[in-house]
Amino acid sequence: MSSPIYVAIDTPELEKAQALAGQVRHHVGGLKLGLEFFCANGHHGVHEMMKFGLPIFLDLKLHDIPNTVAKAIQSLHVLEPAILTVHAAGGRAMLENAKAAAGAHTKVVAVTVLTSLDDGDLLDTGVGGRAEDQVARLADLARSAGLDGIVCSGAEVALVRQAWPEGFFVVPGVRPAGGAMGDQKRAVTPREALDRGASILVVGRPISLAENPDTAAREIEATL
Ligand SMILES: O=c1ccn([C@@H]2O[C@H](COP(=O)(O)O)[C@@H](O)[C@H]2O)c(=O)[nH]1
Repeated sequence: MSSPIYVAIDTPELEKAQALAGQVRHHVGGLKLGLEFFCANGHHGVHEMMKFGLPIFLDLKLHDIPNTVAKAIQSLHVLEPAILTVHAAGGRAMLENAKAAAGAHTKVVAVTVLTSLDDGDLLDTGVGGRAEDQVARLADLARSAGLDGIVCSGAEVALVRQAWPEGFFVVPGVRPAGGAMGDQKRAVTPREALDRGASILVVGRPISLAENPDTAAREIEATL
């Protein structure tokens, strides 16, 4: 069975991205490419990363009017990503259009509440209450709009998995016990996230900033 770990390749430099993927390729289940990489390297960069033979997760977090998001997703068809993200806050029509525009082999998942936000940050954006309530609301919306799943933190995944047993749950912002949080605010350990119902885990800096990324990936994998 392939590893549930998708390594976040967060660099604008293609050579660094290739070096990291080359180091960890045998201990991860896929490569997650985000805005930093895509803005710098575009389709060419994704094609280069596809050569590693691992599933590609395009974490572009699209959020715009329904027509624009649908057209953007059609422009990504040639890349055939295994997973693609949009923001659930874009609303029902945007989510429905996103799913309809994606290729048959692409899972479209909706980001609910970024793992870098806590209840206070949410309040600053006009959303009162707890992050987990907002995650549950947006998970319901994503499900009823026909998406494949959501992105949420390990703190909420058990709750949403209960309501959506067949959903695909992406959990980023995981940290090995005692690991540096950085800008993440709702982090749990990789093991906790899996036990609570994560389908895949996104791990960035705990691997990419390690002295030996391959060893770091192996050590995390050994805890699962
Ligand atoms: O809510 C979210 C959605 C996406 N991410 C992305 O995951 C990785 C996490 O990187 P770390 O270095 O392990 O913190 C990064 O690419 C984010 O863009 C997220 O963290 N939270």
